[in-house]
Amino acid sequence: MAAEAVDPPHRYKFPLSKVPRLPYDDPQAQRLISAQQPVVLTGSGLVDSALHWNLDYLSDNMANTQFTVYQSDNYYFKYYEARKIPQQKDFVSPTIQMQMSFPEFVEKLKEAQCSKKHWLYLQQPLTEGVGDKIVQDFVSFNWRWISKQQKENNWGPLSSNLLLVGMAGNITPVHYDEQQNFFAQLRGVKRCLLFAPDQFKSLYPFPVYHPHDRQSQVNLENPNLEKFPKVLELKGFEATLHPGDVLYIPIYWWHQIESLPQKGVTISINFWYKVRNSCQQTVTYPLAASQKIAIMRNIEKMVTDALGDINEVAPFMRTMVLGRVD
Ligand SMILES: C[C@@H](CC(=O)O)C(=O)C(=O)O
Ligand SMILES: [Zn+2]
Repeated sequence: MAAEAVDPPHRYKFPLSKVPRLPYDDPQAQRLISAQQPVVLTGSGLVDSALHWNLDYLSDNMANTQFTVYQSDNYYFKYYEARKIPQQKDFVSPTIQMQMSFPEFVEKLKEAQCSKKHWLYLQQPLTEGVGDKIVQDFVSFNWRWISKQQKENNWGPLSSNLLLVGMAGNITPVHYDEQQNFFAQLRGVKRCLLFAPDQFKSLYPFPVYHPHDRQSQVNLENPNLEKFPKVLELKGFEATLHPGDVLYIPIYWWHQIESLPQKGVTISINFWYKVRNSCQQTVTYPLAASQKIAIMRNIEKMVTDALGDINEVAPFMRTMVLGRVD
């Protein structure tokens, strides 16, 4: 039987180097994690106890839990903070957020795969209320290894494990998170693009008070180069994740994650860790780009609170900067 014609992975307008791929116990892998550099770890066994998860198994063992499912008219799932919508009068939610059982999700998934009219993405923190078999699989994760990572790198507490079940072709557009992330792939194949925090200028993030805070305004597949010309200066990394792979996504690193087309439904679980509050960390100069992002965020929040009107923030910041351009 002829192999399925698989679309070549999308070619972007900027260079992409490969994220290093190393055995999880390789000292070089440890050095990259300590240096807050991305790395794909193989052989960690982190989620081996869940590599058998598929739609049927999850339907059978999560039947009584309600899940958050996003629906999109295209294959993009740009995250938005609902609590910030009232401040942004003209905001239009790019996805519809629904609640449903896992069996209902599987049914809607099958319909969407046939109709090709919309896409679905289940995204739900794994908490109590799941079936006993899921709990057994969960407690059998390689917690010894990941807790050692958390301790050795002085990370804060585990904040959540997000279960992600996506359709082939889904894309979570480029954004950064304020947490350390071990991203584990269970089923299907995901292509991840990553950009260092110092690429901030080329990714044009939304304002902090915007519902799309932490998201880039740029569509990387079809960038508006008039509005966002520095996209052409982007230098990125890419990694392809197969079941069992774990990608370390450092805090403040930009990332775009795609469920490869024609590779079927994807299942992933992330491990998000808060950072310890900065008073416990010694500050060394020159500041890292990630530290400068934290400073920029705090300044934008202070100015927004002080002005009391989000429409005054941009003119205020422009006045402040233009008065000092060298
Ligand atoms: C939700 C995930 C993206 C994806 O898997 O679609 C992500 O951005 C993260 O784990 O930080
Ligand atoms: Zn993310």
